Amino acid sequence: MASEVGPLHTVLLHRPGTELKRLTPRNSDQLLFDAIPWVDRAQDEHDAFTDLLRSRGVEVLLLHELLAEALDDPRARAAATHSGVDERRLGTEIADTLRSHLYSVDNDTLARTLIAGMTFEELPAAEGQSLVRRMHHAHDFVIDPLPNLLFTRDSSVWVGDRVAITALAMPARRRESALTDLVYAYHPRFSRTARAYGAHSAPVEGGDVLQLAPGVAAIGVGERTSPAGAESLARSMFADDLAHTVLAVPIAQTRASMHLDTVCTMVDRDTVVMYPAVQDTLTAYSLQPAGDDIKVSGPEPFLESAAEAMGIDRIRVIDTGLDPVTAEREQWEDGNNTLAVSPGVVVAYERNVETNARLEEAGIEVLRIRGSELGSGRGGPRCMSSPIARGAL
Ligand SMILES: NC(=O)NCCC[C@H](N)C(=O)O
Repeated sequence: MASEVGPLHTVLLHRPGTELKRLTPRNSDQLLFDAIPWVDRAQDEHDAFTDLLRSRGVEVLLLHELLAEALDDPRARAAATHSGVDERRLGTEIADTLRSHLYSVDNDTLARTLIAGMTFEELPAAEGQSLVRRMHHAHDFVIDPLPNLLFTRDSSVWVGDRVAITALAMPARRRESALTDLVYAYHPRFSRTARAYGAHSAPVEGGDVLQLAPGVAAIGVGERTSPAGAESLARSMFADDLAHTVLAVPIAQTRASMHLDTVCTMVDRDTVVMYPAVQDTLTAYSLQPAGDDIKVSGPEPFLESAAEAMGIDRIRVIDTGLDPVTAEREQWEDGNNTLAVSPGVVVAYERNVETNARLEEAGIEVLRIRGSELGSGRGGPRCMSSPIARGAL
């Protein structure tokens, strides 16, 4: 993948399932949702998103299906089971019961269980007494659910012809990359896929990584991606010859701007839609390879550094011209989180009426999707998609 806007050929999505039904007012903060989604409607909205992409000629791969297929490999089953059993929390006996249960189910059920999670009440009883079972509530989790797997963007990122499996910052999301890793390690379709980023553990989330142009990436550094994560990814991209410039972009460490793609996404070769409140203040450190080391310069204004690295005069910023309150509302509802299917054609949530109108006035084609339920996890079309292949620009 060398750009954000080249014709989208293949994308990885996750159709939300039972994991969303696990959300309650008591656990939603910890599970990073701002409301309790109406699950059937969220699935309808997601199906419409999938249909729209397919109608535009995009090959849509579904993570749950790939995971179930990858589990045909016994090594994948062993790794999957290992990733789902937290012996520290469960103790040896319940961990053994859970392991035996996971080994006994078919691939599809195993994939669903690892995603949807499991409660004590759902774990089949085993012989003997268990204090752990007695003292836990029947609805406590034996395996935590992964409602944020919906946001496939964050756990894997393609850079050039390589995939990087990221290290997610929030405890509620860490297991997501174990599942994505299994797909890329064991699904026959990806058996020849090379890795970027290696086994680094410093946090990087895909929502922070923007491929501005061939050889040029921007990495947001804030609530989710740390300076160490950004530097490690940059060094790995230089070592594999995937970039000549990486811009590390500080963003506010708040939920509203958890990733760079919540305030800025590319809608055309040289054009971004950006939250007006950050337009004049966003800066970037510029990283370049220097022999075996790196050269760090800046910070300089982000838009200027990006244009220079991309070899263009300037980046066109779509002037949403919104009053601060509307801009803040639409940014919170992922108005700036668009997914390009080709240069100048983007998918966006329909609810961000004003931002979408400005995009159209600027000549961008906006493909609207409903997202009232999907958006309750605070992510838009870009967050919900991990592009695997795009055509050249
Ligand atoms: N790229 C993105 O901005 N992803 C959105 C992730 C939302 C999820 N509820 C989270 O808090 O991590």
